Amino acid sequence: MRYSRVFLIVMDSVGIGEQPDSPKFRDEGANTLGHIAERVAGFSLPHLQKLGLGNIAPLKGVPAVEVPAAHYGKMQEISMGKDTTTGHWEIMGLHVATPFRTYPDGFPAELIAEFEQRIGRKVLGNKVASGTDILDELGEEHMKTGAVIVYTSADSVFQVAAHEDIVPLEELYRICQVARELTLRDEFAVTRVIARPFVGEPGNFTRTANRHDYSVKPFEPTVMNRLQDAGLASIAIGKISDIYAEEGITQSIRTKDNMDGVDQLIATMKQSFTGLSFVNLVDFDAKFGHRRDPEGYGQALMEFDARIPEILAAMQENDLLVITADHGNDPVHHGTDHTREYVPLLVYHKGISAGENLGIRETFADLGATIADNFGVAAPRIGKSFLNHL
Ligand SMILES: O=P(O)(O)O[C@H]1O[C@H](CO)[C@@H](O)[C@H]1O
Ligand SMILES: [Mn+2]
Ligand SMILES: [Mn+2]
Repeated sequence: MRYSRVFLIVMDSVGIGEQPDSPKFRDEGANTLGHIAERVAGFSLPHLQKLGLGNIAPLKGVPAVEVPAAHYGKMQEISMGKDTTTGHWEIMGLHVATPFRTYPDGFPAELIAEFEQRIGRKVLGNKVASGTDILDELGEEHMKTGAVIVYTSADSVFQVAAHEDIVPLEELYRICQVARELTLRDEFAVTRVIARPFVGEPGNFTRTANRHDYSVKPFEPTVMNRLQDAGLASIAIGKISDIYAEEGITQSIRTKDNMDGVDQLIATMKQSFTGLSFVNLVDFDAKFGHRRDPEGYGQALMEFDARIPEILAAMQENDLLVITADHGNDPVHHGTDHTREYVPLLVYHKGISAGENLGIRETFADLGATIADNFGVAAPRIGKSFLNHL
């Protein structure tokens, strides 16, 4: 074992430019980081810059440095999807070759009818929508009638929105469990059911941190299962345990927002364990990427960047820190969905004199393969370890 602890940060949706296959996803020219850097006045990420972020791709305000403090590169997604689940599963060694089923025209009437009957409430919406737009459209009617709002997106998601005062949280979670059960059937297959509670008044609704995701289980063991089986820690922070449906996780820590995610990560750095601590910072995606808010996205990146020194200071001799992402979500791109992009890769440990270029990794799974290699557990089916470069 070269490193006794690996700290993995997924900056949700922080892509770094189009892949050769981006046009297939209607994402020609997408560049989450690149476009934010161009659009946001005074944009700079001094700490990520020192690690070598600007050496991966040209970024306005984040120039390349002569001697990067971390190893750097970018990773390509090979799976047939650009959603969170696909990206995270590929990172941990799974190749999602068949795209998850999506519902561009809403869910089948039979599914909705059975769902309504089981939950004892009617459904509003049942279409592709942005989660905030649909509250503006149907939130008031939901409050008047008690019918729940069901919507989907370009992803394989069955999302149920309800006001916390109209449908108590416990009931919403029960409703989502019904949806989960129904959508495990092949004919209605959905990767994730998501509870989307909100509060506020018509015209002024806000979603709360009580979101809850119910994912299907990964279709084969991930590197995290291997770690767990080997008696190593696999600590999940934020949405991680939802994304892997609690599989291969030894401890799960929920978070409220990005900064809480960083706090919880640093708290695990102060614990004594051997294995993985894995955090997802979802605000980049949920609060800014899908909302097509480059300014807010840029500020969130700068806020994260400002925490890097604290993270580095909490690192011990045998720790490895990896910063990456799961897909893009270019806030100046058409629509409100994710974008097919490379993701940045920064790998830091103490004692690096000059960061090495890890190149363009052929799959996100190179990271999972590296983690498996480091801990001496079975390698995933795909992915090449870059441990020998670290
Ligand atoms: O528009 P909102 O509700 O944020 O939804 C987004 O969040 C979902 C889950 O990440 C994505 O599939 C997309 O639909
Ligand atoms: Mn994501
Ligand atoms: Mn998203």
